[in-house]
Amino acid sequence: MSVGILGAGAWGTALAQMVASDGRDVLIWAREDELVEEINSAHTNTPFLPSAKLTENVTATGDLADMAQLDVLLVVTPAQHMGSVLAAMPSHPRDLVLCSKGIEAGTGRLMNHVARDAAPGSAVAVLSGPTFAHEVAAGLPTAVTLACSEGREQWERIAPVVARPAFRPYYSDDVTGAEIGGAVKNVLAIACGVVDGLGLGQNARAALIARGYAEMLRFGESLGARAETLAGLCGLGDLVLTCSSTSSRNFSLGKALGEGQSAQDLMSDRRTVAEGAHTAPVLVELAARRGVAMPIVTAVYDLLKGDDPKAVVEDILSRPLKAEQDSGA
Ligand SMILES: NC(=O)C1=CN([C@@H]2O[C@H](COP(=O)(O)OP(=O)(O)OC[C@H]3O[C@@H](n4cnc5c(N)ncnc54)[C@H](O)[C@@H]3O)[C@@H](O)[C@H]2O)C=CC1
Ligand SMILES: O=C(CO)COP(=O)(O)O
Repeated sequence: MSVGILGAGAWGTALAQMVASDGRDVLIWAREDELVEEINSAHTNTPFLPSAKLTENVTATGDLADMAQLDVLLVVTPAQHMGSVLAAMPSHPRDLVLCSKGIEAGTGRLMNHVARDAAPGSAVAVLSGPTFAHEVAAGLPTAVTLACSEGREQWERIAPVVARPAFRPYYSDDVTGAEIGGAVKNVLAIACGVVDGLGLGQNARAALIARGYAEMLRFGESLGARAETLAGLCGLGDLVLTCSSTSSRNFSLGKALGEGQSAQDLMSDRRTVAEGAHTAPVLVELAARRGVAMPIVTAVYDLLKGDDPKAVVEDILSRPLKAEQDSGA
């Protein structure tokens, strides 16, 4: 099975290194010509994953036509660019494994819908879980959900492509659940960063993780995701990881907001992606349309619009008391 990676950011590069660790050749598509050159000559990716030294069986191309001929393509562009990059390919591999975490602004489409629309002949799977890129590139033990829209038969084809001694995929057929977990936790990680930046303490952070998880469940279930999926690696697992560490770009963005930096300054000139900032507005819109209460996600949206963090926290804390399992705001 020939394997390629679409996108040479931190995550695409780490996945390339992980897949190549059994000696197979991996082709990675980079958008930047100078990065294609750097990967092929120095076997490094200094802009996006400076800690990694790639093996020589990872090679790069800037030509999307080279990716069309492969058997399996791991799609790792930022969520907002997945549709345009897939649409620019002349044709598509049989299997697309979606590794980006987000919801498309404007259309409200989940990534699996974006991919199915752009590549109707391909089988789509979602790989998601608690996976900081630098740890995967370093070969540290990691486990993920691999949700296959075409069930066990597809799993038999693609699990061997990504399973390694230190990288353990778990089977699921709940593609929607696998996607919702990753998209929503990015927004919640911004909220946890804000709590950290404001110095509100670890009790508040734990409360936010638990109440944020309740929002993830409500929203996911409204779209047909299964609760058990969201309780797994791609939901709760990833939520705990990203809400606990400044290794998360989303958490770090929130922390800087909590410390008083302006959202506009933080978002302008960013080279790396903090997906939660792009997901928050579209998530607020989708939740409102479905009548799902998401007060924490809405608070993050307000902060990103420029509202004062202390005032936003005051609003959240002054809501009426209610039963813990009550699904309203
Ligand atoms: N970094 C990580 O630890 C993990 C990231 N992810 C997800 O992987 C996806 C990619 O993130 P990273 O690899 O971390 O990115 P990154 O932040 O390291 O790099 C930014 C990427 O965006 C690309 N880019 C910028 N403008 C673009 C455009 N107009 N069209 C296409 N591509 C463009 C750049 O070429 C670069 O590959 C995101 O959805 C992220 O949530 C998922 C798991 C772990
Ligand atoms: O998704 C991730 C870990 O699972 C990476 O999180 P950040 O995008 O916040 O860095």
